[in-house]
Amino acid sequence: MRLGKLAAAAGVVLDGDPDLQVTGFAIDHRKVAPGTVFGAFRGAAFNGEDFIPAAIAAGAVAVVTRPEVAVAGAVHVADAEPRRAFARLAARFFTPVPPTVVAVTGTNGKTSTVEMARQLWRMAGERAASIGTLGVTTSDESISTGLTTPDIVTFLANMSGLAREGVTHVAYEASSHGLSQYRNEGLHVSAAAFTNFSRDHLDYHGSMEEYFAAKMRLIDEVVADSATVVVWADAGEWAGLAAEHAHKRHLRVFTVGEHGDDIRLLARTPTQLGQDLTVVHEGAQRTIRLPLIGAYQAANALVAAGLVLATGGEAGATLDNLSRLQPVRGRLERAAIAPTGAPVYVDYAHTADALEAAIAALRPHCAGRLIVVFGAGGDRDAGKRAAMGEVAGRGADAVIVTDDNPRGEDPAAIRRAVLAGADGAREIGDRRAAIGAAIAMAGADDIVLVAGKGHEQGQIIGTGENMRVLPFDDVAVARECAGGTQGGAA
Ligand SMILES: CC(=O)N[C@H]1[C@@H](OP(=O)(O)OP(=O)(O)OC[C@H]2O[C@@H](n3ccc(=O)[nH]c3=O)[C@H](O)[C@@H]2O)O[C@H](CO)[C@@H](O)[C@@H]1O[C@H](C)C(=O)N[C@@H](C)C(=O)N[C@H](CCC(=O)O)C(=O)O
Ligand SMILES: Nc1ncnc2c1ncn2[C@@H]1O[C@H](COP(=O)(O)OP(=O)(O)OP(=O)(O)O)[C@@H](O)[C@H]1O
Ligand SMILES: N[C@H](CCC[C@H](N)C(=O)O)C(=O)O
Ligand SMILES: [Mg+2]
Repeated sequence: MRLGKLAAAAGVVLDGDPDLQVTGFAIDHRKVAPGTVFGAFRGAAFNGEDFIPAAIAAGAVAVVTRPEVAVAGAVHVADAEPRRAFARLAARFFTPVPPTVVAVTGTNGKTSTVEMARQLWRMAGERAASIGTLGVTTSDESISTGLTTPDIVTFLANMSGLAREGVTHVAYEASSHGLSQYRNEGLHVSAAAFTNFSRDHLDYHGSMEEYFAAKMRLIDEVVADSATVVVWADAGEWAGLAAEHAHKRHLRVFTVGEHGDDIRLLARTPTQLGQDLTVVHEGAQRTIRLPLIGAYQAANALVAAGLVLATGGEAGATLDNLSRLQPVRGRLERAAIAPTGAPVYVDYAHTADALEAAIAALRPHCAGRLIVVFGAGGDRDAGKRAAMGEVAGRGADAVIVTDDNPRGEDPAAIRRAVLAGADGAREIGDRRAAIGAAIAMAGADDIVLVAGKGHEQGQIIGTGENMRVLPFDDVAVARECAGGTQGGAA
């Protein structure tokens, strides 16, 4: 493909040879081959601009970078927002793309919602995929990417790879990091969803305002002019603010929840293995037998249905299909049954809000004590730690604070910060021992919740060159500690 054609289609100003042949895109100089367009960006750990000469030596034909940066020996595509310009150019290169693409943002519930949208599309007979923390999930395989939002080149290459395999519908997770680094841009996004907003990632974003603004880029800039924005209307003031962002662009707003206009949740009744939801859509009332427990899973399922309806799904079938949703890996997953009969649940709650939601989800199913095991990640927002301790202390009957990816920090110091909020909690640093202790103390009527790692497969210890990932899987460890009894689907 010729550079001039890509630039014209992307609306990017080109001051250089338009006839240059482009063979690929890279943001890491080590991935540059002859004919590559190199994106040189300033990052958190490195300045990509330092690698421009090396990229050109490796064959880069053009470099997308800030106007004031020197580029010798290749076309300089100059833009004050080089990550965005690069995304736009690359999006013209990685074609075809699936015709229906939707994105989900919010502090919690992104992974669950994209996965549920994928399942609903699939039940409707579409070739569908989801992209997010669990990797790229198609009907028959799941490939892990390691990050919620892969880098922009991987993201676009994945999208076009899926389209070539015949996938027509994709739901992707738009994390705040991904949005602020333009890691998922350039596609025609037909609908977006906003799930909720609470404290997380302030180590990166600095303040709640900046964190929210990063999320709002999805609505302000990423979605198409014709897009619908699905808003979980029960997310307090943040829901109203998200809707305002959509109104500013004259986008259609589709609200879901007890305060929702498009899918109104009238009642939610927990049943033994799930819950009954009474909803009203377009004047018709219906009851959905959702096979998943917890208010938060109901919220995610209804938002997912909203995305499917917003992109042309048939209402009756879509709402009926909610009763056939499969559990999402590591989200209130029933991992094991303790020898006494107490179920052990694994959940990915790693914010105070999420921990509160996970505890609330299990409470109606618990006749005895709710025992919670959790920790907090190192080199991540430290301000959420005491708040997580507080929520657990208040909501659970017994709390064990343990380690969860200490990374470059002292694990004991992280535990102390969590324990500061949790009166009477026990401290067991070793995660396996902590899970074992919780299971050993669980009586027949009790429930054990192991929170924070969900689907994760390792414990991350150390940082930089000293980083090691020790294999660790909460579900597998819970099963081992419980004596190998499986929990089955929740
Ligand atoms: C802080 C952060 O988000 N960093 C991400 C970001 O890195 P960066 O742009 O700051 O990159 P950098 O490492 O400083 O390097 C700058 C530039 O120089 C280039 N470079 C660098 C070294 C070199 O030898 N050659 C070279 O060309 C790099 O490719 C890059 O373009 O972009 C990279 C790829 O696009 C990511 O891999 C990297 O994620 C790091 C590993 C990370 O841990 N990110 C976490 C915090 C994250 O993003 N998490 C969210 C989930 C949050 C949630 O859902 O709760 C996610 O979306 O995954
Ligand atoms: N709608 C919701 N409201 C409150 N808490 C939720 C909601 N959905 C999920 N959670 C909690 O957040 C955890 C993570 O859910 P999920 O993986 O779907 O979110 P995410 O937004 O993708 O998270 P991440 O930012 O880490 O990628 C769940 O295990 C649960 O504890
Ligand atoms: N996507 C989240 C995952 C956190 C999960 C938890 N296990 C931790 O390591 O803090 C993050 O990067 O903050
Ligand atoms: Mg996620």
